[in-house]
Amino acid sequence: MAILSSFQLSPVSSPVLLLVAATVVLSVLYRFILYPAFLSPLAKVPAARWHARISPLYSYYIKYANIENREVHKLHSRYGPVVRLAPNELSVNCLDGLKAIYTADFPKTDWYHNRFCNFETDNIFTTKDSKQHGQRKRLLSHAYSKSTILSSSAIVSTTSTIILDRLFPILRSGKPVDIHPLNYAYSIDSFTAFQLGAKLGTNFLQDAASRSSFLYHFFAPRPHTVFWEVEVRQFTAALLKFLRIRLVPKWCDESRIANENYFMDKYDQAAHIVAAEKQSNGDSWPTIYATATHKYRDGLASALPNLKELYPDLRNQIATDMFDQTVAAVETSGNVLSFLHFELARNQDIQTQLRAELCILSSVSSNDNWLESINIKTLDSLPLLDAIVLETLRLYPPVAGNQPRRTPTVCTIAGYDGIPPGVRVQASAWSLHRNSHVFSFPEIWKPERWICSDQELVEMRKWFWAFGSGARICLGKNFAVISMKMVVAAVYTHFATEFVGVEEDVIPQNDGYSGGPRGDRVLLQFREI
Ligand code: HEM
Repeated sequence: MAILSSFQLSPVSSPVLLLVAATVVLSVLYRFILYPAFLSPLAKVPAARWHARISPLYSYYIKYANIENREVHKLHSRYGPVVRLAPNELSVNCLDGLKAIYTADFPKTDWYHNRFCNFETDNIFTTKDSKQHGQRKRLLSHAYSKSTILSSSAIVSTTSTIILDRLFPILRSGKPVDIHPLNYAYSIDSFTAFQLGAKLGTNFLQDAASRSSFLYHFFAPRPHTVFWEVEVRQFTAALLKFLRIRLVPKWCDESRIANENYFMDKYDQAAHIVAAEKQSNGDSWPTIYATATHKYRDGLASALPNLKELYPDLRNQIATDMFDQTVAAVETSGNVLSFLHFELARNQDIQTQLRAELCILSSVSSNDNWLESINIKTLDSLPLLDAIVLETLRLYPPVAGNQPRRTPTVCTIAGYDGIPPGVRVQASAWSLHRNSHVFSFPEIWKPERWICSDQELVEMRKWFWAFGSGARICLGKNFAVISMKMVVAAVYTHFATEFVGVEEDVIPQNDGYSGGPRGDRVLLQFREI
């Protein structure tokens, strides 16, 4: 009793406690409801839902349910170019917004590290700090420049071999072909031949077992990881640490490691070739790996001494970029090619026009290895082929989802002043490419829209965002475009295609940051001409 009575409140202390409690409640109300909903500079921005002003649940929900691109696009159609998705998150869909965020090079968020870090080491894609990123990217920029790519005889010869010796025999089988996994295989084979040389490059077109294993380890974990490990990683990690509850199954980590190990073995072999300096190897020279080795090592030694502490482990530093660029090449180009084949197969008139255009190349050379003897610059400048690639990238952007950045200081975004630092801001190609004022009938695949007056072209190009923009623009875009054009030109010169699958297997495109055909299958009948 004595103990209990000592806890009873004295008449003096109870009003004080009440006052303290009221202050706490009011502060919480102010901090979490009043300020974000009505007083913050973000309060002027239309909110996706009434509760999005005070809670991130809506934003989490659309990411978790994998409906973000479509939902955000609907919101922009309804509320205009800037929408608030959460108390601290904005989506923009206008050129002013792109300029404010991407041309100004706002830093990336943890999102990239959470999703694309390999070998536990950050790479060009995941580096947050703008200065460090710029220094690192510059080391490889020349190797990927358009002039380097268009003048590389190694790219032409290795890619020709891949197409003619590995892909064509499969297409000649006479049976319907699911071209989708083959597009992934072609993309990785052609890219790694450039990166690591023809001998060390993958041969996933012919080696179906290695292909399936890689694609399984690459895609199977995704439904478990993209939300829990990327969007709410701290929460997921805390649960595991304190309560030993795994939201992401262990096999997902093992899958990532299996693919990393598969490629690390190749990188170690490439390192030997580079160490022996046998550049006379021609097609076997690991062009990108060698550039990275020399530039990163030189960067350490002299040119960029301030990078010293960033590169404690050169092997992993090179590997993380090589692996990141490989996975960047596989999924993006693979998905574009699948949608492109699908559209050409169901638009026979455009397929015929393309074939007529491609005759220009065949007349240059009619031998079996015609692809090797064509002029790659002529191939690159064919107007309809270019329009077909652009239009597929527009309607089915492989990186369709939002590209998050963080406001570094108080700033103005698309007419909204005083946006504080630390706000997640982003745009998506999915929405930008569906602006009906710029792209008439945006849901329709119309390559001819790109063959138009210069004025229209300039406007469309401003909104074309398949490769992003600003300092973080895609590093591999020149390689990607040329490698896609080569295979499309080769296939449609030699084959006619017909779609024999189920449309629902292909469209609508999967939602998410990157998205391929809905059912992961694009069934075509190839008829040799
Ligand atoms: C059709 C093919 C491709 C498309 C549509 C594409 C698209 C993109 C986009 C939109 C970004 C910016 C993403 C963001 O900031 O969230 C990006 C970045 C990047 N891409 Fe690609 N990509 C393609 C192929 C490739 C290839 C073949 C490589 C191989 C080198 C590559 C390497 C990279 C790298 C390293 C970055 C990061 C650049 C940086 O942060 O500075 N991509 N890509």
